[in-house]
Parts: sequence; C-alpha cells; structure tokens
Amino acid sequence: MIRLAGVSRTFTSRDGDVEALRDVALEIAESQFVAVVGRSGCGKSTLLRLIAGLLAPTGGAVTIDGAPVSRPRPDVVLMHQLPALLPWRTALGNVMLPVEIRRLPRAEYRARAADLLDAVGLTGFHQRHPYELSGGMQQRVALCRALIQRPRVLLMDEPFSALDALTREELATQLQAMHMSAPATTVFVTHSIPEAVLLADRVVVLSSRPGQVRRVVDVHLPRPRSFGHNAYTAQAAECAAELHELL
Ligand SMILES: Nc1ncnc2c1ncn2[C@@H]1O[C@H](COP(=O)(O)OP(=O)(O)OP(=O)(O)O)[C@@H](O)[C@H]1O
Repeated sequence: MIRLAGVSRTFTSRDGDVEALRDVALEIAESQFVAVVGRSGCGKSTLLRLIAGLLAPTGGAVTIDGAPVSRPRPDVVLMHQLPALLPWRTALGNVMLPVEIRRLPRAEYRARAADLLDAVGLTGFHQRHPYELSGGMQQRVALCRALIQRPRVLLMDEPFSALDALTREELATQLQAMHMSAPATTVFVTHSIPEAVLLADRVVVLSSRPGQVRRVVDVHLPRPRSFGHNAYTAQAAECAAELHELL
C-alpha cells in the first residue's frame, strides 16, 4: 500500500547540506503496523513527513496505492509528540475538529467521538477543557482526534514520549486494542524498543544519519501483547535484544 522506492531527502541550509535520508526502500502492506526506530537525527520524522506529503523527496518516490504522494491526503493523518489541542474547545470539541473542517455529518461523528473518548478511558471528561486534563489525558484526546475520520494511514511521531512511563504503557496498550479492532496502516516512530515490540508487525531500524534501512525485524508475537510477564516474555525479550544490538 505505502511504497518508498529509493527515497532520499537532503536539506539545504546556509551552513551547507544535511543529508537526512538516503536511498530508503520500504513497502508497507494495508493494515500493517510498522515501528521505526533509530538514533536521534537519523531522519525518522523526515520519513513520516515524506509519507504525509508535507515534504517532497529529493530522490526516489513515495506512493500510496500506486499514486505518488505530492500533498497531504485526507485519509492520511499525522499525530505528533504534543497534543496541540485548541484550549477553548472541550475534549469532545477537539475530537470533532477534523469533522467540522471537512464538513462531515456531525451527528454521526459525534457518537463516534464519544465512543472513542470512552475507549481511551475518558468517560466523564468529554466536556472538560484541555487545562482541566493531565498531559496523558490530552494525548488521549489527540489520539481520538487522529482516529475520528477512520484514516487509512496513521503516522505517529513519538506520540507517547512526553508522558510518564506508566501512562505511556497504558496508551500503547489502548492503541494496540484500537488497532486490533479497526486496523489503520500505521507507521509509528519511537525511541522505545519495548513499545515497538508491543505494537509492531515489523520494526524498521534506521542507521545513523543519513538514515538508511539497516534491518527490518519481524515481530511474530500473538496479540494482544502485554508489557507484563506472560507466556511470550522470553520471545519478546529476544526480539528487543536484537533491536538493541542493531541500534
Ligand atoms: N527543515 C529542515 N531543514 C534543515 N534540516 C532539517 C530539516 N528537517 C530536518 N532536518 C535535519 O535532518 C536530520 C533528520 O531530522 P529528523 O527530525 O527527521 O530526525 P529524527 O530521527 O526524527 O530525530 P529525533 O529522533 O531527534 O526526533 C537532522 O539532522 C535535522 O537537523
């Protein structure tokens, strides 16, 4: 579904050129969950922005269903590290924002927005404003806002990295449940190897800058997976160790 063929991206600045990505080849199938890991500055965010159509490659091509990506598409949603909610809107109002911008039927999506907020544990908080919510709650709202339009492609740029460890695990587990019930094709950038092993079908390991695909590691663990001790703890640890070594 998503295909990167020989994708390179160099940034030109006054201080010289920065080669962020070099010759990246990657194919991501429909509904697949792909995590991307790599050292700081190796081009992970650049990769997401190329798929989102926010940036053009300087070499190679990005296609979705065979069509070159040249601008943002309504069925591709990018979620960031910080929630960036509108402070004057309630949680529900923030989730409904993309619906209103795209003039979709409000009544139908309002029910969906409420269901999504309930699914991430925000029952009773629909009418609260961002200042009344913790950082983790705000990021849950941002996740619902990203999912409200049922995107075909969900791009996540370290979405949980600003949260405390426990909230982070909780949100990753909720994301897993949501992906299992309605899988969008997902590209998830993270610095957390356990998070990648919990969530991904495949983990793409990028080399240091310029980012190149160093290895793609398949994660063959049954879902639902968990962070805690379980029957697959040893296999998960083995997979995490392999990723550690590659990094
Ligand atoms: N718009 C830009 N102009 C110039 N250089 C840029 C631009 N965007 C990114 N870069 C450079 O490209 C390289 C890759 O940046 P990118 O943000 O993709 O890395 P990253 O892997 O997401 O990093 P981190 O893990 O620290 O978030 C960096 O050296 C960065 O300085």
